[in-house]
Amino acid sequence: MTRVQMIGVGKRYPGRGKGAAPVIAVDDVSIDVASGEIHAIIGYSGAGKSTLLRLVNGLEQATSGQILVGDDDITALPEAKVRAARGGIGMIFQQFNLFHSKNVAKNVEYPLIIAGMPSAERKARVAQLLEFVGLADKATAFTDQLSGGQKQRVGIARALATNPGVLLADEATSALDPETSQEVLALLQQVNRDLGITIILITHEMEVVRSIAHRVTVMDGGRAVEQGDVYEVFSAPKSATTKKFVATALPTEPEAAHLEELRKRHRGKLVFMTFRDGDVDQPVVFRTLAERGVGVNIVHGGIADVGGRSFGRLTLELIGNDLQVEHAIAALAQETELEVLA
Ligand SMILES: Nc1ncnc2c1ncn2[C@@H]1O[C@H](COP(=O)(O)OP(=O)(O)OP(=O)(O)O)[C@@H](O)[C@H]1O
Repeated sequence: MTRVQMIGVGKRYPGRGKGAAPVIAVDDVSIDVASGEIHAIIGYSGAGKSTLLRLVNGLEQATSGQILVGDDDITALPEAKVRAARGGIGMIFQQFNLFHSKNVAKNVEYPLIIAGMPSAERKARVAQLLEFVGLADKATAFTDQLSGGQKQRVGIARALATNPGVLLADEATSALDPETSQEVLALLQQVNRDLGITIILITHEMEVVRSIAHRVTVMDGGRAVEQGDVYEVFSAPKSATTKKFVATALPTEPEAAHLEELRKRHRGKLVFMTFRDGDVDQPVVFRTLAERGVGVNIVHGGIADVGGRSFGRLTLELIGNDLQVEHAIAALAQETELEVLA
């Protein structure tokens, strides 16, 4: 169990070319990752995610701020000690970074050889790791005989070999199809739950964050623009970047052009509602409508799982006479936030 604290971390690269301004890749980022947490860092290309991850595992030096991995201050340790500290940090990559000339078992064994583990112990540990990731029958296969998902499983087994307290995942599922991605994410969840390993994952995919992260940091232009519990952040996004991510994976309010289309097909009054877990009670909403003799059509939106809780955005068509509909809207407004779509 390892806590990772990034405190006011910055990374500036010298500008490329004569007189070029320096590039501020990471700008005053603070993230406190609790031990045992899955923390996602999401952002578009160039947001500074990979740089931040390289600072955490000490592959690059921060230009400001402090990074603590457990008790190790990565930003203050001399190089030799950083290398030792890296033994407690596992890492997996988008392109898997396996040795093509070694078979699966040898790939997983490699970090154990570096760590100086005796041969018999190594063999037992490799067998145990391959069992854990579901590849016991692939020990002697070469990596080019494996599917993408299997390759990432080997990557995970190798990253876990030295019993790290924290696992860094750099776009670990971005090269995989959606179904395989979900399998690998489920394995990461198992790593977190069964082994108590803290996971920091960087991604540009909402799907990844939505399905396994506990907390999230949204990065843009090197800065952390929004942060918190996954459900809280995505059910009420504040920054423009977070709103854009939400729109890629969660139900939304219909856009103006779509709304016009909906109006042509639906003559009743259109209202928009957000359902947050534990906030608005769906049965109450539908009962309120039924009691007032108002019929309802769900015309847009839906319910999604975010961090294991449900979140919905629904556009409803209310059908009834004007007075009934008006009374129903007034009653609903007592219960929840509701917007009549003009
Ligand atoms: N070694 C370097 N020298 C100069 N600039 C760099 C270097 N590494 C990264 N940068 C710049 O820092 C910024 C952040 O890059 P970074 O790769 O961390 O972003 P990212 O969010 O991980 O994006 P991607 O997913 O595309 O890798 C970019 O503007 C990039 O061009």
